[in-house]
Amino acid sequence: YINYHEDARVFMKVPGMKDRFLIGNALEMICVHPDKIFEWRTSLSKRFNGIYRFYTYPFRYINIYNPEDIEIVLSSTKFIKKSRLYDIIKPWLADGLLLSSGAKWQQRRKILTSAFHFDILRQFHTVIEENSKRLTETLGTSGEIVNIAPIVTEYTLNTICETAMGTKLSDETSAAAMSYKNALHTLGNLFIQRFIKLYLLIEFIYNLSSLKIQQQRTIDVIKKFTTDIIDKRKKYLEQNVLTSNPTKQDEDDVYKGRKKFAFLDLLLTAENDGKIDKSGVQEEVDTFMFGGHDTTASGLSFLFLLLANHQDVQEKVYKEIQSIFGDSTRIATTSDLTQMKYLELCIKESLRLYPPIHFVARILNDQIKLSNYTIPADTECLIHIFDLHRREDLYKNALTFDPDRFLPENSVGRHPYAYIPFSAGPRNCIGQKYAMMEMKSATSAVIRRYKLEAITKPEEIRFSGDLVLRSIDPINIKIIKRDAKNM
Ligand code: HEM
Repeated sequence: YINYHEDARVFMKVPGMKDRFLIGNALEMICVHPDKIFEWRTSLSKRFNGIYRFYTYPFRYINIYNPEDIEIVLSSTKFIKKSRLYDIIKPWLADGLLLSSGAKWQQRRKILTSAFHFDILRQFHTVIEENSKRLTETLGTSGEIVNIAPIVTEYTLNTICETAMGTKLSDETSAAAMSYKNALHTLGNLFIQRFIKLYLLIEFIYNLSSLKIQQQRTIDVIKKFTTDIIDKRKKYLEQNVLTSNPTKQDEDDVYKGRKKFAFLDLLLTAENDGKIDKSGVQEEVDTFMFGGHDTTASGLSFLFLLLANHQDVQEKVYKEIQSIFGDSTRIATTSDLTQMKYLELCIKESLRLYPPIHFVARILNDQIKLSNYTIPADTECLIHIFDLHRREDLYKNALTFDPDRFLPENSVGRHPYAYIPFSAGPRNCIGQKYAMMEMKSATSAVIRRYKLEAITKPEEIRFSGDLVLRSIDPINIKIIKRDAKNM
């Protein structure tokens, strides 16, 4: 029945690995070492052509990495429900914007979209620039070899706390921030283990495992940090009166002079107005704290790796920055950032080769045709952004870092779903403009003051199969101070 009922027979027509009676492809997956899971998965994409199936009773997975099929799934308002694979992170992110669906998702998306309005981003800009300057001051001493990933993670975490959450991390909170970052990595590893050992996807088996206890302890650490941030801001606002039309501003407020509510204040006003409850605020803060810092940290780590390994490109970025600032040591304005066109091409190309969210997944709640195959309802659909972005038929010399690919004249005729680092359609990334601003600000601040030299080579990178694209090993870069006047 498992292998031969109607849905299974239809599904088996999609190309895929040889099936084993009852267990499908589970054995292949279970045998992979956690450090090799990413490599193993991408090797499957090379074996097939844009679509393949994976079957482990009771779960059916369709894997796609061609723009035509991806457009069908992502552009539809029918397939906005997230895959059951994400249930693994439900105890952490609960029903926040990333995981929720239906009316709840729609209502929250509407409320939270205004938290990333252009006016808000403009007001965040100075805070982001100040953090970028601090990043350059703490990067290291000239000639030092640094592992860039933890440094940029600290930067993006500070930035999201200070902008969206209105809380500056102090010396006393930095230990908690460190535990938070470590806990996120532990959670990522637990996610991989549960993903590989497919029997652990069955809730009651997982509940009996030691991983469950470890997961709960890790989530407790994460939530302690985010709860403290909410409480701190709540207390501040209670003392400084939160109204739905803020005109009077407090001098101590990190949002000095702001006219619109930023993320956490918006949620707390919604709570005051009875539009969201306490647990709703918590799940959104957990979601945005994670989505708002881990992704951009991954993006920046790989961008710095590429710039260090491509001196010609780095030099062009530096020249562009110099043409904007000359000898001035002033911080960048929003209009300066807009002028950094070549840097923008570099960021785009880096997000193509190293998309921080390397896959997204949906549940197909209706039968659908993909690449001329019928996919039965109730199939999990995995969209592999990493594999899509490295297709040779979409990007000539796909593994070469070439920012000019994104020049308007070189982008003519490219399928709109061939490049989706921020996903696309109704459930695209709500923070993409914020992310681009932050990445531009950090990179321009660093390149303005330092020359980066390659230690780690891109071909040495071993990726972890976590939710966010990470390197298993350090990404080492040598930093050399440029002219002292830019410091
Ligand atoms: C380079 C940085 C970033 C990348 C590559 C990225 C990528 C993505 C992708 C691919 C999705 C779709 C996920 C899915 O369908 O499962 C997504 C959704 C989301 N992102 Fe981002 N993101 C970035 C930065 C940010 C930032 C800075 C924030 C918040 C400040 C953010 C908040 C979110 C949220 C809340 C969602 C869920 C949206 C929804 O389902 O309505 N992201 N992001």
